[in-house]
Amino acid sequence: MATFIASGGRVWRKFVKTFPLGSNLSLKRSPTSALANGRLSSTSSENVLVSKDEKSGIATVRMNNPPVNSLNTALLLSLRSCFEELEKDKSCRALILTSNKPKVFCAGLDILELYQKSPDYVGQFWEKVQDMWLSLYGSRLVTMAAINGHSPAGGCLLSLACDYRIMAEGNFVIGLNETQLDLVAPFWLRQMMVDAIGYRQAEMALMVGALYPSNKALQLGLVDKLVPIEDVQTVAEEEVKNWLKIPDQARAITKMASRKPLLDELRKRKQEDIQTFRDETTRESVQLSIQQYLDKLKAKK
Ligand SMILES: CCCCC/C=C/C(=O)SCCNC(=O)CCNC(=O)[C@H](O)C(C)(C)COP(=O)(O)OP(=O)(O)OC[C@H]1O[C@@H](n2cnc3c(N)ncnc32)[C@H](O)[C@@H]1OP(=O)(O)O
Repeated sequence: MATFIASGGRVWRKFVKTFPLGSNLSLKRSPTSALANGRLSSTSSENVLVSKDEKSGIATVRMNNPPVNSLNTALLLSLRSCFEELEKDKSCRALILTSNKPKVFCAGLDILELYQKSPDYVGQFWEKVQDMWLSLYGSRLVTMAAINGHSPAGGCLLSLACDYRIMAEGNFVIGLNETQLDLVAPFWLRQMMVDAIGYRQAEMALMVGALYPSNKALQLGLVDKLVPIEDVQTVAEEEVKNWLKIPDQARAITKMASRKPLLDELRKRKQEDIQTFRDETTRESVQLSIQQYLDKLKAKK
């Protein structure tokens, strides 16, 4: 496996052992960032690009699933595997989650994974969503969402699972619009929304499936900071460095103390949650709503 070491703008390739990210591994030079001033190791699967600054222990995970980073089975598996590998890597202290394609952070679940599929398929798909969430929400690392574009539904889920959210200013939206597709957000997703913006605002937002422009999202507390899109990554790196001034152990134990109840609740009710999702999503009326939503997306052009 190769590592890229960047120094003074030059990049050398050398072969060392790094973590595997699934079988479909291809290596690409990592995008330039402030981290390139340190020792930068980089590896990637096709749909997730990972680079890690060895000096600071900060990893950047870039979703790379064109055209809109929709969360299909392959991306969910790669993200989970990547989060788990970084979790195991003792030298890793923080993770920045972003999109390799600015303007869309993540378009949410891949709607095609929910359309005209068997109940078993849908149930297995939902378990992959649950497992990916468990690994990110329950991470010991500092997790920072660098939201460099739209972040509806599952994109908002990813962002909420992180410790801090930095979003691009401008005409980008974030929120939980599930009801617009005739879908019902599960208890653990609803709870993260309540924890971020408070009960009343979350209740309203969830009922009407609201998508907020980034300035309204900041006002509600759905995101923590707004910056120009070209600065999202740099500001995320600066913010992470501030968080890393706090001793890891105390920070991680405190984080786990507040997240354990929700993590445990999902672990306990995993099968029930899968069954609810499977039964709801495969209902005929919901399938019709999904079809209409897909048609609307296509008709946009
Ligand atoms: C039951 C509880 C579940 C709770 C958890 C979460 C649920 C979900 O996540 S459901 C998914 C909800 N997602 C959305 O509503 C977003 C839909 N997409 C958009 O609004 C836009 O695509 C955009 C704002 C994210 C980006 O806009 P733009 O850059 O203009 O790109 P296009 O709309 O032209 O899309 C390009 C291409 O991608 C297809 N597509 C978009 N989103 C999805 C998706 N989520 N799943 C599958 N496919 C998607 C879109 O149809 C276009 O396809 P083509 O026409 O074939 O090019």
